[in-house]
Amino acid sequence: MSAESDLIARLCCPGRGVPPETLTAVITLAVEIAREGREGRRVGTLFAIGDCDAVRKVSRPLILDPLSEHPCEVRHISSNDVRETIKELAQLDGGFVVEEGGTVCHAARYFDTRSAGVSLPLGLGSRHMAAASVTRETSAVAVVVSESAVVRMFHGGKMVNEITPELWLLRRHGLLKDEVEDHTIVEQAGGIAIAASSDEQEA
Ligand SMILES: Nc1ncnc2c1ncn2[C@@H]1O[C@H](COP(=O)(O)OP(=O)(O)OP(=O)(O)O)[C@@H](O)[C@H]1O
Repeated sequence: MSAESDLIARLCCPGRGVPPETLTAVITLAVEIAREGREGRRVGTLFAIGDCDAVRKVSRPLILDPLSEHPCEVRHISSNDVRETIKELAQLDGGFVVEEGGTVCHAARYFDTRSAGVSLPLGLGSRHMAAASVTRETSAVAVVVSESAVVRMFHGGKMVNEITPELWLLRRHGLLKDEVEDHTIVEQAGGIAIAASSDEQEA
């Protein structure tokens, strides 16, 4: 198992609420946004996945929500129409709230940010601080697309992974052997504070 699939398995272990399929779908979309941008511009955004009721309490809409009035069945992240819509909406300020099952609930959402108790590498800005904060205040996992085309994952108020989009895609297409590790991923995975104990994983 690669360090990255190992991390996803640990973040998604029973009791944490975010199935690996949903997290993988969000990361894949995040990687596409990081690589493609939109209309010739780099685009950054933020996804908060899981624990939606709690996430709603620590966030607010920045505009009338373009997703909320649509039925759940047409808002699933596996739909190409939804993925293209998200790529378009990612140009707006704010981020997305994604329910555990993969339904995208809200777009253009501002996340209340508290710096107390979060751990963030120096040099990252307010989008990353918001991701760290929402994962400290709730049990959501956050995925950030940086305008610098890096994808970062947060949980428990900490950054837990940094994904280089090209390496992620090579792995997904089987063009990179698992033993060829992304060093950042290995370092971050080794240091994550939320790693489940083997007891928890077996539960
Ligand atoms: N609390 C927040 N909730 C949701 N979105 C936010 C929040 N704070 C900032 N953002 C979004 O992040 C954008 C970029 O902010 P900033 O440059 O400070 O973040 P950053 O972490 O450096 O991200 P990037 O690496 O993409 O530049 C803002 O224009 C806004 O759209």
